[in-house]
Amino acid sequence: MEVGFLGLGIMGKAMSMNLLRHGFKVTVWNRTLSKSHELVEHGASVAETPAEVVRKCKYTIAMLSDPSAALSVVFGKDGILEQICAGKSYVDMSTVDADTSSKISEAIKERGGYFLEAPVSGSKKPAEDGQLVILAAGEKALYEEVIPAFNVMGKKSFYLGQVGNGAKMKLVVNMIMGSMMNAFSEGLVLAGRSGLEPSVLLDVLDLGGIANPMFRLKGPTMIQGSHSPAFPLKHQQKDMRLALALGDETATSMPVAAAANEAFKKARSMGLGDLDFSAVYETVKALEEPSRNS
Ligand SMILES: NC(=O)C1=CN([C@@H]2O[C@H](COP(=O)(O)OP(=O)(O)OC[C@H]3O[C@@H](n4cnc5c(N)ncnc54)[C@H](OP(=O)(O)O)[C@@H]3O)[C@@H](O)[C@H]2O)C=CC1
Ligand SMILES: O=CCCC(=O)O
Repeated sequence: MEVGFLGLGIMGKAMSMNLLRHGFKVTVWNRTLSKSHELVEHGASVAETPAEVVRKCKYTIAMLSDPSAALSVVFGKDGILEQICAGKSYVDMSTVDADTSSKISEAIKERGGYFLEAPVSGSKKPAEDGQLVILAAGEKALYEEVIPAFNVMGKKSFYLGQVGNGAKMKLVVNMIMGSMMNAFSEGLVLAGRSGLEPSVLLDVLDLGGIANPMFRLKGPTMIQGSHSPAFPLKHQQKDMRLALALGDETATSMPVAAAANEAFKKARSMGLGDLDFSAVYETVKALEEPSRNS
């Protein structure tokens, strides 16, 4: 199977590498050309524009940072729309909101093409290991056609119905994850300031009912103050923002998520946006330690 791949960031690079490793013929494009070099060493071809990828490949996959990037690659100069036509398909795996996905879907369908949104749960390591959870929605026939590629990139794929449902599911999941990360950060700081050993807190958490892979994976590096980016904090804040907008649309009160969003915004204002989203811990640590008498 020949596929195009747009966006070779942390996730796109790992996902396209997996496709290559499993015998797919892959043509890549990235705004910053240098990020394609390693893929080329592993057998990928490079295209100069998104339109060229679509011209060459029946199936094009994208993994881009945010709604504005997703829209510009479709609607911009040399974008997807210039070549999409009957018989061509576009699968956007970026995390965006339902409106962005619907705009893209409509434009592609108008030109006779097929569209699937397919955001993913799971981060850098699951992407490298082909263990993502894929949340697809849109053209069912296309979903079935691209299952071989999903099976290489992920451990489980869900088909969620109409376009928008994949985006919404992804935003709900990441809203929960971002809120959890804030509660976890506050707990680690609270433990330390109460004279407890944060590493012992990790052991206690891991044996109880709220044990989870995120605490297990991130806890030890957070305590060390190391936040090498697997999931960049700026993207987590984008997801909180989009999830809160979904809450506005559906009149869902989300005070916990709103507070978490504020913490991620603060972290961005401190210049931590390119670090892992666990760096929100630094914003909690940075708040002045209360005096002993207060
Ligand atoms: N990292 C993670 O753990 C996960 C991320 N996601 C989601 O996947 C998507 C990608 O994330 P990730 O790989 O971490 O992000 P990165 O920041 O590492 O990569 C972002 C990609 O988008 C490209 N891009 C950004 N702006 C534009 C633009 N205006 N036009 C064209 N290309 C653009 C970048 O190109 P360039 O190299 O030129 O900057 C790069 O290829 C995001 O939507 C994120 O929320 C989903 C699950 C997990
Ligand atoms: O969108 C990013 C999700 C990261 C994860 O699921 O660990």
